[in-house]
Amino acid sequence: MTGQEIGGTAGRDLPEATVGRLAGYLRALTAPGTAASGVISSSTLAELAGVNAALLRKDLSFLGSHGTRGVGYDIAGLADEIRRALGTHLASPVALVGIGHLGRALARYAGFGGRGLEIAALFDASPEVIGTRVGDLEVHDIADVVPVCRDRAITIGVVATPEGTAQQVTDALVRAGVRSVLNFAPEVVVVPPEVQLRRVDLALELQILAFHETRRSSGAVGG
Ligand SMILES: NC(=O)c1ccc[n+]([C@@H]2O[C@H](COP(=O)([O-])OP(=O)(O)OC[C@H]3O[C@@H](n4cnc5c(N)ncnc54)[C@H](O)[C@@H]3O)[C@@H](O)[C@H]2O)c1
Repeated sequence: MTGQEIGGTAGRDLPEATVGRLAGYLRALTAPGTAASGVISSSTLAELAGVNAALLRKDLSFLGSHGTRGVGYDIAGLADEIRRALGTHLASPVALVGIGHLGRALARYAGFGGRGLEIAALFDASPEVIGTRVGDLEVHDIADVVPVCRDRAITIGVVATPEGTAQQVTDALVRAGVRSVLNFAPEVVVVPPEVQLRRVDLALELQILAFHETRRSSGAVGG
């Protein structure tokens, strides 16, 4: 999905890579140690976010935000601008499907609220799980995904069901009006062109790290 343009601010499209980095700047700006300090220089923010300062300035120029020379950026103001650009000033309701080990952990995670996301509905297919509660939310039958998601105006779905089920779960979410899907299942899922799909494959990421680790320990990488 690299290079794709997605909806941005002030009528401008934001490159997807910029959207990802803006989310990183917001996380750095709202971290407890940073948020209280009032202003921040571009070089400090770039360092906190792990990017170079020129790239940070380019990303922030999409917001029309240039800071004050010699002073830097007003932290609260910049955080608000990024939230508006990312649309996270409006809490986006999210449906979570598959309330097992991973789904429960995600449902209990308290950090989504500060990022403009609200887990608004939980779904599972198991009679042992349906009707149970995680925090304030009751787990619904996946068979009810359409009325529940429509009722709560849910447009983002997270799939945390076992391999082999993600396509049918995604199809059901799309029928329910979901336009963005995050899939944790290790399975290729196909969506209509108007639906955004992202995949988190922790095993793949770990395999990549293990590959580099193996090369390093076998001395194949110089320097
Ligand atoms: N647990 C992890 O650390 C982890 C890490 C990386 C990836 N994943 C992936 O995330 C997914 C979930 O993992 P888990 O460990 O939470 O599994 P789990 O077995 O603990 O939970 C899966 C849940 O999905 C429900 N489910 C099954 N089919 C369904 C359907 N058609 N509709 C709705 N719900 C359904 C089950 O009843 C169960 O409650 C898997 O695809 C797994 O590979 C898990």
